[in-house]
Amino acid sequence: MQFKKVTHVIFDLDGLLIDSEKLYTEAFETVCSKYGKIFTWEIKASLLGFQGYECADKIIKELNLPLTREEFMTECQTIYERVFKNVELMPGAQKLVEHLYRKGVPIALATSSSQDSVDMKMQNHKSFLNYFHHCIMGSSDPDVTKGKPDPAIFIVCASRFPDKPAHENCLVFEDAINGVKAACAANMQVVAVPDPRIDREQLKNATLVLNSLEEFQPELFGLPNYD
Ligand SMILES: O=c1[nH]cc([C@@H]2O[C@H](COP(=O)(O)O)[C@@H](O)[C@H]2O)c(=O)[nH]1
Ligand SMILES: [Mg+2]
Repeated sequence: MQFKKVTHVIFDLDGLLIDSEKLYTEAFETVCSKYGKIFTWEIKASLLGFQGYECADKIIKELNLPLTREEFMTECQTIYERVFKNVELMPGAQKLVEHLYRKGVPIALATSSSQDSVDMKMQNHKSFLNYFHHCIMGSSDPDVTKGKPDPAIFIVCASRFPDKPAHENCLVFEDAINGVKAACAANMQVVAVPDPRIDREQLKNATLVLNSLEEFQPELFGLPNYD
């Protein structure tokens, strides 16, 4: 086998299982343009995987916005409440997650978002959350001391499986450069499914890079294959 066998799987949420990054982009673009600023893809790519307040701080600093962190986040929140009602699952997400669940593979979520943000984004996908043994929400969890690229979120996530798997037995799925770095720092294998605009050079430490979750072959990591 080309890759090491794993027993547990940890999924990122935004941009990986749900198509929410374009909605965050829409909100950030709208707020920035109100102040005559352009929210660029370069800034966006550097934010992927950050917690909400970290995104706010970085955007304010990069674009010199005349707003406090709280003001920026409040303006974004109004837009989120409108746009996140309609967030969709990414192609292949339902099939892969349901497959692993049905085969008894322990799976969990590790998102930088807060509990409120997850509730809002998953309001139309509540049953999808039931597949996961637990969900670590970095912005609401006191044990997650730092956002990705710090490995804290994945280390905490692994430790909350009842059988506490070794890190090398966990496989992470991520869309963000910061998430890939965090998983590597946690000594976990990581499958990257990035936005096609992301520079592949920045993902060179990923175990595997795919264009879509639909391409994933579980047996390559010793997981049960699709029937
Ligand atoms: O309160 C927030 N949560 C999450 C994000 C966004 O969500 C992503 C992190 O979530 P995840 O770890 O699930 O990818 C970030 O890339 C960022 O775009 C955000 O802006 N604000
Ligand atoms: Mg993500």
